Amino acid sequence: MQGPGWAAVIPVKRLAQAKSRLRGATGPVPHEHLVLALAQDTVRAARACPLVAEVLVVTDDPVAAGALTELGARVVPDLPDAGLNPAISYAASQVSRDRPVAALTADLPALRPTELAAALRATGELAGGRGFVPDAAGTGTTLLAWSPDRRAGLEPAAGLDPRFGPGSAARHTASGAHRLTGGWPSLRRDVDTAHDLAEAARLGLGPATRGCWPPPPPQTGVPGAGSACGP
Ligand SMILES: Nc1nc2c(ncn2[C@@H]2O[C@H](COP(=O)(O)OP(=O)(O)OP(=O)(O)O)[C@@H](O)[C@H]2O)c(=O)[nH]1
Ligand SMILES: C=C(OP(=O)(O)O)C(=O)O
Repeated sequence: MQGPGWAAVIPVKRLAQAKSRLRGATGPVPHEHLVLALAQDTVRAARACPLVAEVLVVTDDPVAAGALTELGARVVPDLPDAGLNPAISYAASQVSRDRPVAALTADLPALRPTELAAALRATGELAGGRGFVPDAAGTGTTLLAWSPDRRAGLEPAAGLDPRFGPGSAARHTASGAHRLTGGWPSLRRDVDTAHDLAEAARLGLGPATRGCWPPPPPQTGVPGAGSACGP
């Protein structure tokens, strides 16, 4: 790794409240298990990316905190009820000043470390040092990355300046971030709905989500029976 490696910030909402549009998608598998699996595969891929030196998960969920710590993430507590962008900014403020920092959503179960590396490398080559990767639909954001320019003297949280949420691609563009247009299908494949999950499965799921999808047939009875899905 040349220079300081990247810090990857991954926000994880409380599992019971997260991914509401996916509720019921995996039949008898508990919703929280599926949401955790998506985050586990995202964290695992970020940890495996050769350009990433540390992964910070920002969450208030104790189960997610435990499971993602086991995968090598550093857990930062959420700011109570502050919402997504303040949570990301707070985690970024815990990163050492000379590190480039990237935020990625915790719903990328097909993520390939090589695609994440390519997007981070592309950000490092940008004049402004700030870029984002649009989600598969093109309107949201899966990755926002900022590589510090020593002359600017910005703190990581200010440099990153996250504007996630519905329609975030337009807000990131309006705030001066460069829209990165590499292929990177696994990095763009966020999962909000059952259809998105099927698309991610077509690309190849990480091991945790693979245990939850496709869901076991209802007649097998017990939730999650026969699968490795869950903490
Ligand atoms: N720490 C933290 N993470 C959040 C918060 N809100 C959203 N996230 C995470 O941000 C990422 C992108 O959020 P969305 O895709 O909108 O996910 P969501 O809000 O769980 O999903 P929906 O209920 O379907 O809208 C996911 O990884 C969420 O877990 C928050 O308030 N705090
Ligand atoms: C948080 C985001 O995801 P979604 O649009 O799925 O809420 C985003 O795209 O910035």
